[in-house]
Amino acid sequence: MTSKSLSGGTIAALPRHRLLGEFSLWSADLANMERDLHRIEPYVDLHHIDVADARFTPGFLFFPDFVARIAKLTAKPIHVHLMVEAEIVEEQTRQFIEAGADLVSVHAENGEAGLRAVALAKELGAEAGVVLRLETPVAKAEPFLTEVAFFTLLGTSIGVKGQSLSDKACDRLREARSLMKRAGREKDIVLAADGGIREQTVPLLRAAGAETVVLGSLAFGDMDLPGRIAWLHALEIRP
Ligand SMILES: O=C(CO)[C@@H](O)[C@H](O)COP(=O)(O)O
Repeated sequence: MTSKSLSGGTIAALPRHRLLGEFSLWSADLANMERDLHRIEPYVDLHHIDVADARFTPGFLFFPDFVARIAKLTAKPIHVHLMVEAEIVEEQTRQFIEAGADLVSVHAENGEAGLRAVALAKELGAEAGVVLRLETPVAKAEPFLTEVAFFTLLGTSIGVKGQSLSDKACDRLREARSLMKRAGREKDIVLAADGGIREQTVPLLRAAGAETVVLGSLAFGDMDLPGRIAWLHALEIRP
């Protein structure tokens, strides 16, 4: 596989006329990561790498060396989702960008430290995003919206895979889109849905305004990956 070369404008270069597929490497076969990366490479719009500190989240996930290795094996952009406490979010942002992340998303719940991490990501030549836990009011993301290129809403409890989508998820996406509009950033920010991504939920999330979905078992568990991605790309564009 080719080595990737980093360049700015990663998010602006993503197609906006169809739903994007962001592949969560947590859901790959961890014992066969290189094989899985090779299999998904043609279909990936973004790689999604979860980072969890076992304090902000129930569990512990991934680290900079992992990102550095993945960056050598793919030409596709790497999105790191930092699910960590405020006191380490800036340092973690630096470490993951140095390792090869193109886009780092921090939690709005990190407050001022999260805003400083966003500024740092941009200073270091990467792009920045904001994420909300399912239970956090959507308005909490407002101070980030002038600064970020990506806005992710969790549709399940944080840091646990295999869950069903919350009933609140679609309304929250609609609210997020109105906030983006109010901030004058609707066209500049990609709106993402993470968690509970299933065959029956993707069309609902799409209709509610999601422009990308974080694919876990829906992609890695599908024997017909080209067919699954063709299905994803053919879904109606948001009205
Ligand atoms: O963080 C998450 C879910 O919250 C994703 O990154 C997981 O990878 C999703 O896995 P599935 O539940 O879709 O299998």
